[in-house]
Amino acid sequence: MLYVENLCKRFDGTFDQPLFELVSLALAPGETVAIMGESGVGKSTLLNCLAGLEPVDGGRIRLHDQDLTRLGEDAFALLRRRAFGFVFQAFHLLPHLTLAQNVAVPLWLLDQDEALADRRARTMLQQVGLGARADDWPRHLSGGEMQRVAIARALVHEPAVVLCDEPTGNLDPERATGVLDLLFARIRSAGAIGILVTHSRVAAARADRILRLTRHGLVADPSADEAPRPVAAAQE
Ligand SMILES: Nc1ncnc2c1ncn2[C@@H]1O[C@H](COP(=O)(O)OP(=O)(O)OP(=O)(O)O)[C@@H](O)[C@H]1O
Repeated sequence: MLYVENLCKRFDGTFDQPLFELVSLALAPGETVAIMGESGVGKSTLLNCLAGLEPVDGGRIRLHDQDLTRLGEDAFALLRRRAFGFVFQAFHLLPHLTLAQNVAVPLWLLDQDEALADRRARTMLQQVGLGARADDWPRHLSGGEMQRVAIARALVHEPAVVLCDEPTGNLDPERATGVLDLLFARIRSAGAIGILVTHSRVAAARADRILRLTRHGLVADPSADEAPRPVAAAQE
């Protein structure tokens, strides 16, 4: 389980006014949540806080009974490599590595045997429909294909939590739909916890729950039952 309890974040120069406070959330393995909210409310910052990339100013984050907010920077960095996967709007593939090597990077960082890492990376690429391209280069891929590789990379080390920040923001609606289906299918079949930050109602509707981040916490999204708009129109 991932428990987030009364998380509070301030940045210097904000006159002690928190960016957000009282952010609480509980997620079981295999569960997914979409977090929406106004631009600048702190959605990306919240993901960074959950992954230990930003310090928090109050509250707790517990993952499998471990209090992450008590971990030092080095210990959190180790845990991040093991327990977190990331999918960003910009795909962040390394251009000088093949697709299989890109997907294997999280395993290399965990000191996994190179041959085993290669096998696991190729299996993951098959699962995202790019098995035949394993030895190809990122520059030969479309945006949607690059994001498929990023999804494979995010899941290859079987993380407990997958954090996704506007993963289809750079894709046209048709590609976005395929990538979203794949992302949620892979997160669920891996039994991972998925947290998606997005402005797209179509993307958010794929998650089990939609929450809205406000300055005073996460609230149920009042318009969650509305018919979704097309991806392109829903994105800012
Ligand atoms: N390191 C930092 N120092 C000071 N302020 C910061 C820092 N990082 C982010 N901010 C501010 O915190 C606020 C929240 O930013 P964040 O990117 O988390 O918002 P968001 O909800 O994800 O926005 P968007 O939907 O536009 O992507 C913004 O006003 C931003 O300028």
